[in-house]
Amino acid sequence: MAIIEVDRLAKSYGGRTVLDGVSFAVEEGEIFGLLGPNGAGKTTTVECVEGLRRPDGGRVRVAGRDPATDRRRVTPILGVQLQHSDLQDKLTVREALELYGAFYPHPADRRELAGRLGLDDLLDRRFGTLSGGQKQRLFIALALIGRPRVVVLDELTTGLDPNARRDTWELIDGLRDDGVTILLVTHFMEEAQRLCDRVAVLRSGVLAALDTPAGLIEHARNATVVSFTPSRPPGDDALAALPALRTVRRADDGRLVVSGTDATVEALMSLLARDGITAHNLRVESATLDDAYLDLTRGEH
Ligand SMILES: Nc1ncnc2c1ncn2[C@@H]1O[C@H](COP(=O)(O)OP(=O)(O)OP(=O)(O)O)[C@@H](O)[C@H]1O
Repeated sequence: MAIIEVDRLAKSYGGRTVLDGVSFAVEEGEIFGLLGPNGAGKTTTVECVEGLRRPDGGRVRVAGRDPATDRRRVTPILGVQLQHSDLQDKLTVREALELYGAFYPHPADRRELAGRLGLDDLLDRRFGTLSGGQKQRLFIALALIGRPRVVVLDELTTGLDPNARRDTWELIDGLRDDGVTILLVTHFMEEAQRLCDRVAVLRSGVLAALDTPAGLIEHARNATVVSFTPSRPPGDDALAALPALRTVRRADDGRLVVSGTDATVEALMSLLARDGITAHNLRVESATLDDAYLDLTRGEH
């Protein structure tokens, strides 16, 4: 069942359209990524899901409720980590967890949550003295304190060092195991590829693509590129007949560069074996979500 429904969402600021008919549905238990260049409308979309902004057109539902008009019902099930959050400098980490926990009828165990986010040594530290990464981890903890069914994480790991980023990914994996639905805004393709079941790519306020990471990669212009120096050249006709072939290029140094999909590479290997051709210095490169994303958003910032 879809727990988040976004249907033909439209939003303008001062007459300038920033969302123009965006539709997607997030299934319960799914990790759904929202990608796109700066200014594409990601934050505006999640703010509409959170009920912080009212759409100018279209419909948003969280667990069947309108988050803008039915906040009383939506707030208890929705955890939110805002992109630009702030707390009073004098508040300690412990006080922040207690304060936010008090908003919910059945808050998470504060100690356990602090432990999971590496905050246990920081409980008595004041917010104003925390580093950027420590603040970020606290905001993630605050998003989770109410044991939400749905969590919206806007730029989850921006500002975290590589170790903290990996720890956070493990935390998200743990939430997935608990059946929590996650809407994740990110600029990190590795993060999206690692965590998301499906991703939507926004471009200038419209949906440019919606698929699994593997599905998007499959559609990258050069999904798989194989290059090698053949012991003798394979026939042009046989190469042209390879399934899902995209390009064939003979480099100046004699290397043959073939791009297509995994099926192209498998057929090429069979062709070489059949014709007794040896592939020297064979290299196979698979496209990443980064490649697919760049294809989809090329020309944008
Ligand atoms: N309150 C506002 N008033 C006017 N324009 C706004 C407002 N909030 C956002 N915008 C504009 O709407 C567009 C979409 O912004 P939004 O923050 O949703 O994009 P984004 O995809 O989240 O970008 P980023 O990756 O930079 O966070 C941008 O051009 C932005 O300048």
